[in-house]
Amino acid sequence: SHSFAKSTANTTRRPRQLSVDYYAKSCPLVDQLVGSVTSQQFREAPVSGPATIRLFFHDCFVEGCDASVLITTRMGSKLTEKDAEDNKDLAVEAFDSIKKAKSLVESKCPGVVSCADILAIAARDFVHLVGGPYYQVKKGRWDGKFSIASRVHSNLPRVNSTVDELLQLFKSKGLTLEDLVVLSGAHTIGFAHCHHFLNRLYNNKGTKQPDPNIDTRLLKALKMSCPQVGGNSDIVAPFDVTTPFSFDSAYYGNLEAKLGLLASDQALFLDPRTRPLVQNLAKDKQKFFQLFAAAMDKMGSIGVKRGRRHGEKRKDCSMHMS
Ligand code: HEM
Ligand SMILES: [Ca+2]
Ligand SMILES: [Ca+2]
Repeated sequence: SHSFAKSTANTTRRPRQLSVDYYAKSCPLVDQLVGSVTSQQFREAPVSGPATIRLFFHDCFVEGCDASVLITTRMGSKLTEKDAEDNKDLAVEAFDSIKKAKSLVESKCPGVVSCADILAIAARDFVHLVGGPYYQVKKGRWDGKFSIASRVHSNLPRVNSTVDELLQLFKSKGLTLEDLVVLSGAHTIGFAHCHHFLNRLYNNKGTKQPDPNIDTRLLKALKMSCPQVGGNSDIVAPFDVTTPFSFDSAYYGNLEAKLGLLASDQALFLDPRTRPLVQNLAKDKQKFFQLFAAAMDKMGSIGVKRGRRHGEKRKDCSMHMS
């Protein structure tokens, strides 16, 4: 019957189980250990917050949440994910945070906690440190044995992806339309380099005109920071022009006012399928926080590996074992 078919599909596709108390016996203080590093790192280098949240997203979307994004290319070997074009802007502070957390955890519980779990915990800590929700992180991920630069591009969204393409990509990861809108809310903090939105300012879709869906004052300001040619490639603009350093629902209100930075942000308001949710989240921060916590949990269980057949437990997060 229909319901039978549905339930078997569910059992075969159920992600390997993670649990909040996975390290209860082997490393009961893992959350506190990571927490002491993330809070110090946040005081010393606040950019670690947005950078680590983005690092977690880029890990989970490519080969699942398995710390594949942390592997560095060895001399004479093929490029790893970290060196793929789409990962060039991942800030070094994010990698530093994980490295420091891993070394503290290794000193107390050697060989026990995966880099993938440390990244998931650190991302949660930073969401909370920047003013977002606190939620329990389920653990039990193993680290991946592969990290291949050429696997990155097709598994990440592009700044000019259509809503259809975004929905399709998210669906391929087991995520819904709601997850797409809610997780994009991470852009309530952080910054983007000019090249990601330059076309919107000067030559939208080959028209030689700016994107009509940018507020004129924002357009003017962005053009000042980001000249069409010869600009400084280090210049960045805030995703959320109102509160770039705090985790709130201003991102969604901005979209209603044509203040989105990337085409993919603004598209969530322009598309009639996603607009109602944008409007709801704009006026309900509690709802945003609740849905964001749930969506991070869901994203954190993409492609999870368990056991030696498919995974490893690294000592140094940047190097495979053996
Ligand atoms: C939906 C499609 C998405 C696209 C096209 C996209 C694209 C981008 C781009 C181009 C940047 C700027 C990088 C730079 O110039 O340094 C960025 C930054 C960022 N992204 Fe996304 N992103 C998406 C979804 C997400 C999701 C789902 C998350 C996390 C849940 C996320 C978290 C972040 C954060 C926190 C930053 C700021 C990083 C920083 O300031 O260091 N993004 N994103
Ligand atoms: Ca990965
Ligand atoms: Ca904000």
